[in-house]
Amino acid sequence: MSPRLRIPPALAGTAALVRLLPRISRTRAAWGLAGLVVVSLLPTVVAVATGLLIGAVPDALRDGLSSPAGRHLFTLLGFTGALVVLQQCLPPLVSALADTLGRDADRFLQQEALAAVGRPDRVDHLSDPGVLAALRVVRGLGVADNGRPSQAVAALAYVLPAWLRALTGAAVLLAFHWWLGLLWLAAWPLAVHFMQREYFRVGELAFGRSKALEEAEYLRDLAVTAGPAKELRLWGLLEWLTARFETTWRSAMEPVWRGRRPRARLIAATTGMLGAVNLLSYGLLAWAAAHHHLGLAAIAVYTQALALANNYTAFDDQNAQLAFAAAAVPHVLALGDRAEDDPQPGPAQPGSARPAPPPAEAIRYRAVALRYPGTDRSALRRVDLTIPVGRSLAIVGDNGAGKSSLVKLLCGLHAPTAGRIEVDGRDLRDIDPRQWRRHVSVLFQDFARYHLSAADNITLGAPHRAADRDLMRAAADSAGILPLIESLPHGWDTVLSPGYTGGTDLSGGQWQRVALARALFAVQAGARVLVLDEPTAALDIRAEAEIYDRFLDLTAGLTTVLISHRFSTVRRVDRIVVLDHGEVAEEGSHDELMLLGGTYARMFRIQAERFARPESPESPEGPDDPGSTDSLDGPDDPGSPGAAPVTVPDAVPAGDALDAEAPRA
Ligand SMILES: Nc1ncnc2c1ncn2[C@@H]1O[C@H](COP(=O)(O)OP(=O)(O)OP(=O)(O)O)[C@@H](O)[C@H]1O
Repeated sequence: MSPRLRIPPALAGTAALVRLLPRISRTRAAWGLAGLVVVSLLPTVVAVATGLLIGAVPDALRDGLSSPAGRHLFTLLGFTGALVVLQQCLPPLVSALADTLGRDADRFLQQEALAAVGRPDRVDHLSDPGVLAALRVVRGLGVADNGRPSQAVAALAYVLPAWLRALTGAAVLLAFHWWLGLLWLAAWPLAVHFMQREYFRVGELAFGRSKALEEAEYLRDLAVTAGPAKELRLWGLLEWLTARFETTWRSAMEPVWRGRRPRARLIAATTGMLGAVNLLSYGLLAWAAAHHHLGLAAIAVYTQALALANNYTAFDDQNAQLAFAAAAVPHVLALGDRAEDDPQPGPAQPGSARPAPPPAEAIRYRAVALRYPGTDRSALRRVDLTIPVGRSLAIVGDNGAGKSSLVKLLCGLHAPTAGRIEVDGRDLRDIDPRQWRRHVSVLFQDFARYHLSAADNITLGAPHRAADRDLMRAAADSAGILPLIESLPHGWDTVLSPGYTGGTDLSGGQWQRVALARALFAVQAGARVLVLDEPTAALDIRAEAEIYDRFLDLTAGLTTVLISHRFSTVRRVDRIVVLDHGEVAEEGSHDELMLLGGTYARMFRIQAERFARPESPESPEGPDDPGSTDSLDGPDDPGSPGAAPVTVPDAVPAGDALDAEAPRA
């Protein structure tokens, strides 16, 4: 095996950046490189030409300007003049090209990051600190010490010519004294190496601290974000926030600042070394001139070569910027590897995914356990559960019992850390997740609020059917949001964000209906498994009753998993599972669980009693309500737009009378 050239870590970022540029645009990178080389070499060529020009003056003056020596002088003069003009014009062009390439690099890395982070089927990598740190760089944190990759490209366009210029200057000095040339050829690269290593070290320190810096930035942004701005004013938190920002930022930056201190010593040592080499060089030049060992032209050339050799920038901001900003490039490029799903535990082999027909028989959890990455607590311990196809299952339990985790596993967003989920006897891990998800529609508890049009917000549930406007309207109608959308200023095209011209925000409950419509749109587009995680948590009691009243219609023929704290609805499903600390504590129909007299029966009765108390604020009917089955609809009711009269026979369950109702067949 041939040994590969090992790039020192300090230069790995710059090397990765240089390798990246042709991937972005071969043509621009080639022009940029050619421009840089010419810009770098020009000063040396000008120096030599100027030396020759000076050297040609005495002969031309002696023989006359029309003599061959005079014509030679004019030729040299024209040549040097042209070079000087080129020296003025080329650098701005090269730096404009570098700016464009830099912007391209930012965009390219953002696309790479987006693809890398979006590619894995699961979402575990989104809590990986390394992935998050690289993503923060891609987003270009304002308070971080790491620059954007575009800054590294701009710095490279400045630093690289300076390095090359100095190298050519040193190469010219070889002709004066070969060992002096070699000394220069070694001295500056050493200085650059040490300084780049130092900047890189501090850059890495800042990269590692970006989590803390992000916290500082989060605090800063709180003050200027609409949501928290209300509470900040109400509770007079601005002062507190400013002080907290200051402390967090300082504590995040302190190690970085401390890390910079050794730099002063390094700079002193390197400049000392370079000072000695300079002293020696100028001394030798003066001695050679004094003893007539050098002609006028040679003295002019070597003096300029020395000036160029000194141009070997190592200590300025551009060098620091290059190291800081380029240091992040390998991290971003490695996102793809880092974000890959971990090999899945258990018997299933990665890469063995097979097509997924819709489930036909049952979904089974077999001794399923889950521990989220980076935690040492099990969200699910050992869950055994069967969900027959075409039936409904409700999951109830205390906060943190593991209900949402159960459905996240069903969606393949995480893999069980032990046990397996089977679909018609096939391990879910063996099934192509993208195909499987076509069969599953979910309303998550923390559903997304897309700052897109109302139409997009609903059709994103099944983008391949986005053009089907009837389907979209039907989904909105089922979720009870159709009249509201049609009354928006731009109807379906209204952007659901007040930040856009003509856009609007919705109330929490209206947003929830939009999210429900999205889930129902996916169902109408063909999904056969419907998961509803607290689908009515933000709805008023009337809207909730309306949705639940239609629950059986909405879920007819589907395999439905419902997570809810509303027992009036939970009781309607075929089977109910009580989760407790990540384990199935009870399982059965409503009647069976009531007969059992355990946790479910206790929770059910507590809620029934609270609803039944006429003075209870949770009673939809209020203190004067005579019974539990009154109609809640009314002609002016904005909460139930266009819906049929809604009754809530189960919203006020009370004791044994409710137990007598038959569960859904
Ligand atoms: N992404 C995550 N990373 C780490 N721990 C998590 C994550 N999501 C949930 N947990 C933890 O897993 C446990 C179960 O959470 P889960 O959301 O499944 O509970 P839940 O029963 O749905 O609760 P709730 O009724 O409050 O919605 C909790 O202890 C929670 O802190």
